[in-house]
Amino acid sequence: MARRHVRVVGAMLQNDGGRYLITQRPPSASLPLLWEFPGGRVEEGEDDATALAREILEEMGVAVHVLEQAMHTRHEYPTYDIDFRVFHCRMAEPERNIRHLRVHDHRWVTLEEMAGYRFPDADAKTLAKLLDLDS
Ligand SMILES: Nc1nc2c([nH]c(=O)n2[C@H]2C[C@H](O)[C@@H](COP(=O)(O)OP(=O)(O)OP(=O)(O)O)O2)c(=O)[nH]1
Repeated sequence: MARRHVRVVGAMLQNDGGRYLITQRPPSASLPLLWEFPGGRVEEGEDDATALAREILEEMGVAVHVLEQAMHTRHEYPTYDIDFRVFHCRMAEPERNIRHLRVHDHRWVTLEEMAGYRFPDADAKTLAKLLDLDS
């Protein structure tokens, strides 16, 4: 059978204090309880920015502004490949409006703190780029 190719978009969402939003995958999802950049799969016929704003609204009930692309990377998981694009984003409403609709938890973290969380393997390059931006 052909390998599955999944197109995924994620947010590098920075607040006014310079912290980044990371979210924890639900215990019942694939890659359970890992931390990630909020986002998800792009649906058929959908553009990246629309998909990212939709995913964040579905997951946390908040609107974001999707800005420029920060990163494009591919990763092979054992049973599927992901094509992962990360976009800079800003909140379009107050942080206190965030709800855990389809995320287990969320945190606003500094880059130093981010290193202490477990992310999926596909995120290694994005994390490296963030740390590089900081240096
Ligand atoms: N949103 C997001 N997804 C990521 C990141 N890193 C990474 O490998 N992924 C993977 C996990 C999933 O396989 C896919 C995101 O799709 P999704 O969040 O809609 O996943 P899903 O629960 O529908 O996936 P699945 O259980 O059906 O496999 O991309 C990341 O930083 N953010």
